[in-house]
Amino acid sequence: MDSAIRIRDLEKEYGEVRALKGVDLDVPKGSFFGLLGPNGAGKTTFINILVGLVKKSGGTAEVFGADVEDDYREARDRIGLAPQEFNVDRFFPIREVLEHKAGYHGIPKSEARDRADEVLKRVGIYDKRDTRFDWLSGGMKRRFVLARALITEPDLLILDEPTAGVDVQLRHDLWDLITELNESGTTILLTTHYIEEAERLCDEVAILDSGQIVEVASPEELMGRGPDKVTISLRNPPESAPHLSAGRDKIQDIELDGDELVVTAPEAGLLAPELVRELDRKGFEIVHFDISRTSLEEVFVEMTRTGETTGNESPDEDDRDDSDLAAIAGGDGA
Ligand SMILES: Nc1ncnc2c1ncn2[C@@H]1O[C@H](COP(=O)(O)OP(=O)(O)OP(=O)(O)O)[C@@H](O)[C@H]1O
Repeated sequence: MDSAIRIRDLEKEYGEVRALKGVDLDVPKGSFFGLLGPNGAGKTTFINILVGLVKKSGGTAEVFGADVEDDYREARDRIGLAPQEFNVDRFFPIREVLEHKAGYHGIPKSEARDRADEVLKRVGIYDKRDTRFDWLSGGMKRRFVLARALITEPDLLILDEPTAGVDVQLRHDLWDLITELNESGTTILLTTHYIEEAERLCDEVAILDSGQIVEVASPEELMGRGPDKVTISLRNPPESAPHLSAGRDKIQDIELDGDELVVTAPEAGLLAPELVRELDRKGFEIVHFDISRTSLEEVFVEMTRTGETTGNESPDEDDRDDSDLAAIAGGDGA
């Protein structure tokens, strides 16, 4: 497989905290890949290692075959990062910020202006080109960090919580935009706490918990593993859930909630006709009927339930490289 990201035995320790504990991962070229995990799982650390903001403690990390430390420049030039936290030079008009960043990546001045205009149009804030970052609304700031990630026409776009705190309209705009980018060949690595976002967009997800990958699969595959629910509304509900012999071995739970009978079972859709026939035989009148699949969110919660992670919230100490956020603000990084 051709990998955009190839990770082997990746380790990161921050003093006593083992943020990554021997991670192996391949992100295929051209894929839309989700990195999911509860707070403190190690997602940002993982991303920061890829973009050179954090030094790994062990293992290897390559982006399109370039080692993120030994071939830093090459790796970095192929990545566009839209980070979770805004780290933008606040005092310059945003078009200039983009031009500086283009310059940092070796794009000639004559071309930098055109590119800046193009990405500002693409994310829908061209009319704000002469405004400084501070004066943009929260949603415009999100659009801007995406524009900044796109200025180098990256082959790998890393989006760390791209839709955190944005309204529904913008979320949909951003989804459309990143889907288009993916369709035109850009590999996308997305971290998000909106599991629905990953379910909708990603063709594969990795679940990271307490610094370890616990699963890599497509959202479809993961959802297929959870049980489904059949909800049957009855006109004449009984006092308590009736005993059902249909699919007895498969049914995990039967619950009566008002006039709704909820049956939980794997592949419950296959069981549904039998359930309906049996209820009919027993004299129940069925008014409404619905089958719902387990959501990715339910599977995710189940998989990470025991992972109390490291118990850390925000880090106190900062263990970043010298070329960290300050450098990014000046043109490097993101
Ligand atoms: N600079 C740092 N110094 C010390 N510990 C850190 C540092 N950065 C992260 N950690 C710790 O490493 C672990 C992983 O943190 P990380 O920020 O990578 O997780 P995350 O999955 O991105 O979390 P979230 O979803 O909350 O953003 C946590 O225990 C965190 O406290």
